[in-house]
Amino acid sequence: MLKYLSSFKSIVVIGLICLIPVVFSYGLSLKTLHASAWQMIQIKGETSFHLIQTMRLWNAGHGGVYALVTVQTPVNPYLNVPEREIETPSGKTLTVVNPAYMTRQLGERLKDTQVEIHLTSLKPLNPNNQPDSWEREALSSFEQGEQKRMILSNGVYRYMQPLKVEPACMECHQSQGYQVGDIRGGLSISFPSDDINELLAGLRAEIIWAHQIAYVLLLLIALLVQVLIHKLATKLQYAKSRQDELNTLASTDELTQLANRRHLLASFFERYQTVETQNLPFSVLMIDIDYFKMVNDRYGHQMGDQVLKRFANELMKNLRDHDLSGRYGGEEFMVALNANIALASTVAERIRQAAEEISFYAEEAFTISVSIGIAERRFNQPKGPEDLIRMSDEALYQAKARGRNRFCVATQNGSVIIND
Ligand SMILES: Nc1nc2c(ncn2[C@@H]2O[C@H](COP(=O)(O)OP(=O)(O)OP(=O)(O)O)[C@@H](O)[C@H]2O)c(=O)[nH]1
Repeated sequence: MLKYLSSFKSIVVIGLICLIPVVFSYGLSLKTLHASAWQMIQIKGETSFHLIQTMRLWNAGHGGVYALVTVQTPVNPYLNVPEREIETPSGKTLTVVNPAYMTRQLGERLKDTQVEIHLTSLKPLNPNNQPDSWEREALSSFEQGEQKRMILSNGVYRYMQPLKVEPACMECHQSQGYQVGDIRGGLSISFPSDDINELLAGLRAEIIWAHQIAYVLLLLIALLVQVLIHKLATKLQYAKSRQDELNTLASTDELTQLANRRHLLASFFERYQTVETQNLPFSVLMIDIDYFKMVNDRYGHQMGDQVLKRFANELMKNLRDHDLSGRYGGEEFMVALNANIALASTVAERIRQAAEEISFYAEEAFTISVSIGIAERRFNQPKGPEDLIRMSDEALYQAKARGRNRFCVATQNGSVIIND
């Protein structure tokens, strides 16, 4: 499998790409976890507050309740109500426990459970009910309309809500000018963060674990996809190169490696359309190796093949990339140029000279020559591409007839201009 993964670098890149969604999801999960934790704290605080507040209202609804005066429940010196203490017929002293006193007592009891409740106010009657700095700030904001406050401080979650005057409170506090709905203070509840932190740590560990597994799975899938893509790309590349090979084979002459007749003519007809539309000069050079049969007869067919190959090679050297060329048949070659008669004649002469300069050796040294016929579209005004080829072929015939190793140009009336 590894051979399909192009490089170590690509594996690293895939690894990093897979990391992006996993890290994103991990961050999102942690954010949701912390939001849920704060919601839990809020529910815990709200529930506790609601329970205490219900007890306080029960107490207020009874106008306070009497309890036996003991060391734990002394007479409340800050409570100024008639019959604050009463004697039972058996001689026991009872004292009024109002909601505030009851809340303080509940707070004392809860201390063992590490939960603390603190009744406080910005103007407390009892100096023990002074707010700390966080409570003071919360109380001030309650007066501005805030409904609750939470904080995690020194390993303790704190929750606070304002205490509003309820109709049940009015029986005792009407004389003090209290109004229903007034904020007279607040109740802060503190509970240790350990249990929630423990729960969070457990959930966090599970999230990490799940994301590690997700990352490994994602990485494996991505690597598998990469392998499949690589395999597919290799197959496509192979198919394409095979197709290119077949196209080249289908369009190339095996011996000379020039375009074969079919491909040459197809390109020629296409180019003819373009030059005709744009009315550009366009010349055809029909080239034939002179006395080629003699080469075959004297030096053998293989030598003949060598001659064709080397001439084709020289021909290519004397043409530009844009020029069309190919093997028209046997020892005949065709060239098409975007050139007028003058330029086409220069090229023909260059080719003629180049052919002359090739030296061959069989049993003896020998050279070859070529004859060339030229026809030009604007000059000869053919009826079409086939007609232009016919005209160049006729000029070639004339070049042969006039002694070979020369080029002839077709004229409009069919006769030829000869370069002597
Ligand atoms: N070696 C070899 N010979 C070929 C090939 N194709 C055609 N020929 C030969 O080329 C020769 C062409 O001879 P001719 O048509 O008589 O022309 P020529 O001998 O060149 O005479 P002119 O054209 O009149 O100068 C024939 O003998 C063909 O067999 C080829 O691919 N290889």
